[in-house]
Amino acid sequence: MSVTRETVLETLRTVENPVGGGDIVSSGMVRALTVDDGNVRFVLEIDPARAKAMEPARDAAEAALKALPGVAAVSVVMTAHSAAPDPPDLKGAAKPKPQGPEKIPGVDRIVAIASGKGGVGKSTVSANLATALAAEGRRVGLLDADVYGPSQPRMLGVSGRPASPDGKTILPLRNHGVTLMSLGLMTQEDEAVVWRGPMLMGALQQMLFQVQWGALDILIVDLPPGTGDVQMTLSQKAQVDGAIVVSTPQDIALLDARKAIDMFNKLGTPILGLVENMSVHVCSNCGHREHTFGEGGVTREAEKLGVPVLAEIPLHVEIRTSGDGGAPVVVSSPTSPQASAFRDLARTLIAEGTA
Ligand SMILES: Nc1ncnc2c1ncn2[C@@H]1O[C@H](COP(=O)(O)OP(=O)(O)OP(=O)(O)O)[C@@H](O)[C@H]1O
Repeated sequence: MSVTRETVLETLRTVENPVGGGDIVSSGMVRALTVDDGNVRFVLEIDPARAKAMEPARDAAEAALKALPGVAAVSVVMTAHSAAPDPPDLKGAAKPKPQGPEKIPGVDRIVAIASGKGGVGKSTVSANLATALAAEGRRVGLLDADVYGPSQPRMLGVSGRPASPDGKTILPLRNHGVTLMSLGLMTQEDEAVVWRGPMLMGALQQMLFQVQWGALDILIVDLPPGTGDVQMTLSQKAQVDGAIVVSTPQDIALLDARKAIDMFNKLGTPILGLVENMSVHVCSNCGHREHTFGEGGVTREAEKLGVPVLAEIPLHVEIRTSGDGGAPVVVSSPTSPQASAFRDLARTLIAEGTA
């Protein structure tokens, strides 16, 4: 039996907050917790000045969770909840300027893909949207900023470390017509990714401004799930033209999606709309369609929030297998109905002038 979210929270409540007293859950530091089949992931949101003092708490949380029956793996990411210091620059790189959001030279627009919780298919939507836009002739970049488990290299079938011939700029990789850069390409394969706040913010900034994106019509940013630091840093550093929030029809996912929408409203980032993923299950044998998680929930919620539903993506095994195999369904099976859902999304965004 895998561990439950309640047990995880209960265990985390036994870990003291060494900098403010109380425990780490009641002090509100535990964010974006996902418990999925024994895999526990969360963010510890900390004051960067206290990072060192927080390390024992992080280690204690990790150890306590690992000792629980039904826990397969634990991943804790510490992020800063206030502005991060300058990044550890590549040698000779220009110091980032302290002013507000900037445009990335050569990049026409930036669209962020977000979700309130993990596992709703944000990376799948990002990869398929990127390849679908490329198929429509758009010049597309994809920045994988998912700190928990960067998945775009696998989804787009890209491996190897990006080169930096001049030590100042990073050359991105390219496949299926998409220019890709990912935090996952900066780390060794299978290396546990434990980003510290300042390091993470530095890496994100480098990826935005030191990668040679070339001339792009659109840069899609695949954000980590939840409403944390990466989202804020992105909006503070770069001019984000719009955000798409991915949600599944389950109520809980919707509640989380609402939080993501609130966050973008606060950051002043326009919400382009919601994408409902896994909206209807399509049987791969007989094509029978079933609304496993109920029907109409996302549409109703979107109406209440005053944002459009941009696409309804079916739950189909080929969407998963193709993503795992390094060629998103838009590339591997471009004329299938499951690819059409993504291609229609791409065409909608182009028609609206947002992609
Ligand atoms: N429409 C779909 N049909 C079938 N499988 C899907 C669909 N969307 C996503 N999946 C599968 O669900 C799993 C989670 O998707 P994905 O990694 O895209 O989610 P995510 O929201 O980016 O997760 P996280 O941010 O937590 O990494 C993957 O195995 C993916 O292949």
